[in-house]
Amino acid sequence: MGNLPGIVVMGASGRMGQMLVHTVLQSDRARLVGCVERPGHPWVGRDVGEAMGGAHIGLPVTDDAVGVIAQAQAVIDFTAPAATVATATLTAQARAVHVIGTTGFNPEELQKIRAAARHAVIVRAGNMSLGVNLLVGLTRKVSAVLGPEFDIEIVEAHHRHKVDAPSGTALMLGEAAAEGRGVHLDEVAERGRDGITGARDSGAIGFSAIRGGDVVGEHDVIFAGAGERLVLRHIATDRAIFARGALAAAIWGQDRKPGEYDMNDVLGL
Ligand SMILES: NC(=O)C1=CN([C@@H]2O[C@H](COP(=O)(O)OP(=O)(O)OC[C@H]3O[C@@H](n4cnc5c(N)ncnc54)[C@H](O)[C@@H]3O)[C@@H](O)[C@H]2O)C=CC1
Ligand SMILES: O=C(O)C1=N[C@H](C(=O)O)C[C@H](O)C1
Repeated sequence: MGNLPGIVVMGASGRMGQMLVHTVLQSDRARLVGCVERPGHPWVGRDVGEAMGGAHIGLPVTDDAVGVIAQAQAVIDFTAPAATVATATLTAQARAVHVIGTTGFNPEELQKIRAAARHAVIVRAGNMSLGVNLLVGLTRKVSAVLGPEFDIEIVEAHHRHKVDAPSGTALMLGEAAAEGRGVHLDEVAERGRDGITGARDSGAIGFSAIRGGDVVGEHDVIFAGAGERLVLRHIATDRAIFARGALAAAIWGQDRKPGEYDMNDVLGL
């Protein structure tokens, strides 16, 4: 038991945090050594099992990230961009694997994560599920085969609490579509259409975001041509798919060389 990698879950009270706590507790390949919440959060100081509405497990939620990360082999982090950037510095100092599921980073934040990856293993992906990572490869392939006479549109739907758009997954799919065409996404992305937008640019990759209710996560990549339309779709119905992927990444990352990896590396895609 002592040889199993010790995992810290950041943002333990969150939608993903709670799913991660369950997933690590149920695993026979890892042990839960810490649960972190932001200072002032009502869960801080409470037993995590009880806070989640279950039995006492003897592990209090803490806001002392430094203290618990020092005892961990991996940190799984589905929180918010600023929090994740701060955690990247701590995991780099502790030489722990940092699995980052957080989305919505700006370029400066991504640069800081890249810098931290010089000292520790970071696995970062906007979507940790097997299905979406397969879909990314399919999107790249279809985009490479179909010419610019097929318009690419990415439509995503998420629950009402999601704060970033387009989703991290939509951006992964957009990047794959752009790679397939040999262009940079930044140069062709069309986001947030409203009003008299003018006709669609040939070669554009469009994004639309739907927010509502409790949708876990749905993504369509539409290739719309004259007289036919191809739609690649992933529907997530259970957040467990993301948590399983994240735990697999934490275990995979043990004893790897420092660097920034993604789920293609973990899944061998
Ligand atoms: N890559 C993937 O497969 C997936 C990524 N996500 C991403 O994960 C992130 C979180 O999503 P949800 O769980 O739905 O959000 P949430 O809002 O339910 O949970 C976030 C948690 O992080 C905590 N937090 C914020 N700052 C913190 C800090 N400094 N230290 C410790 N905890 C802190 C919050 O208190 C909250 O409990 C989002 O960016 C979302 O897009 C979500 C699902 C799958
Ligand atoms: O916030 C979410 O919930 C999700 N976020 C990720 C994203 O931004 O793509 C992954 C998944 O779709 C759920």
